[in-house]
Amino acid sequence: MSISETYFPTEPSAPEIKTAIPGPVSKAKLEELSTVYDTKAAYFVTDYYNSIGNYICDADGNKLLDSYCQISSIALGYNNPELLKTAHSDEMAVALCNRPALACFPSTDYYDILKKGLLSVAPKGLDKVCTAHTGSDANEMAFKAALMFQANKKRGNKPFTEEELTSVMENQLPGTSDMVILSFEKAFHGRLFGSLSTTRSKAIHKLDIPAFDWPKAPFPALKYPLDQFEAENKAEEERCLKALEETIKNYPSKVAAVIVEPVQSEGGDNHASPAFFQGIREITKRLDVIMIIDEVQTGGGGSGKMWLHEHYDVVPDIMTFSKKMQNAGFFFSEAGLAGDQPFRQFNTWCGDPSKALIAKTIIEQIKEKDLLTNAKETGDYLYSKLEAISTKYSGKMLNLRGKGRGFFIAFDLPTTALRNQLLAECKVLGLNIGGCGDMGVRLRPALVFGKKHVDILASIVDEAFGKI
Ligand SMILES: O=C(O)CCC(=O)C(=O)O
Ligand SMILES: NCCCC(=O)O
Repeated sequence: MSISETYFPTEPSAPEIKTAIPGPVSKAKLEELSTVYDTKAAYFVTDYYNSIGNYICDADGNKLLDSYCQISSIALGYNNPELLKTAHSDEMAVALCNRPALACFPSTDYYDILKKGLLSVAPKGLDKVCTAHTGSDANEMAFKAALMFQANKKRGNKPFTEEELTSVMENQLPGTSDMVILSFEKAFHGRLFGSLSTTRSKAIHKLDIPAFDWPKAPFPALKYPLDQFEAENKAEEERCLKALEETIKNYPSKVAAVIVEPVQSEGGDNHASPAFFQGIREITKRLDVIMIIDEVQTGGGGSGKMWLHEHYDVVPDIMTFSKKMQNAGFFFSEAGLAGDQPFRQFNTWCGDPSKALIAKTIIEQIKEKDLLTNAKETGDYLYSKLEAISTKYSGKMLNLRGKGRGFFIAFDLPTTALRNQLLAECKVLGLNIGGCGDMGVRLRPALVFGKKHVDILASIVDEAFGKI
């Protein structure tokens, strides 16, 4: 029996499309909702009661195979029975009805929940965790951790001066900081005030919002197929690493941390080689800069490893997570990254035990059902199917990438208009699929996606290319 059959005996065997998408019920509900809630980004209204496994069901009863999964956030498929069991447990009821201010009043079972859950999959070298609320929040907490750590080091771990204590209340130096966080071109690290300054994927995310004047470095633009452009790609990565090093060295103030996604996702599914990430690690170590790896989108097993950077043999100082884990936060190495005093890295909730319980169940299921192997093997199969389609539509399906990276597969179309047309055609044929960057199509199925789902996806993508 396949993994999806074990979990979801009633999962549809194929997409079922009865109406246009959005259909009449979706449209009516969107109109109603739009009177009180912004619906401008809505594709359709979802019936989460009837969505099951790898199929998302809309308000009109259309059932689409889902390879987008709430922007890469559904790990175990819709209405997974093991998650429902956790949802109905006594532990969950207590966690939900008594939401704690965790840093002040941690619960009797929080250590166990973290130990058996998130910490059991902590990446190599990072054995402590700080829990947060969203990916942006996790990244901003990681920035604060790095900034406070570097500032403490600079003042020799001495107490704050009177001048620091007074100037900070006026938002002035030296109590505030002129240290900076460096990110890469086309990066996406979130939309809050600090994280947005490190996000560089699309102008629309950033317009009208005050920003920190923080530095950036170029991210490699690799050419595909990789085996035909080895020398060019190596030179491109070296160019980017050189620019990174020069920026850190020449920037007028101290670069406290560099943040990087192991695959730039929202910015276009831009991949780089292990050597590039090893190069960042070498430079940041040598120049005393904290390295933060943002696994918000890439983490949680979709790459065939729990964390995508494990493909690169790199140990950062901090790694952030959210999305598929359903619980956000960051893992870290140095105890000093937790802050030197209480109430510095702090908010009322500091996480949420109900989310930590869900993360624990997701992790237990990943282990029990060996879902990393499924992502690796099914991902390889998916890549081979798409490779055949890219040969058939060689002028239209470009830059197929993500070989050996499980489900983290993407390709481009020649224009944004054609890309959008392809996404729309796929929906009409029963496949929910996502775009990224200007011309990219990204695949982000759940970890329970199997070969039979790949066959359906490939035949829909093939047919959709035939129509555009
Ligand atoms: O656009 C957003 O805020 C969420 C995005 C995200 O992580 C993505 O689209 O990859
Ligand atoms: N970053 C936006 C993701 C939403 C979408 O394009 O589907």
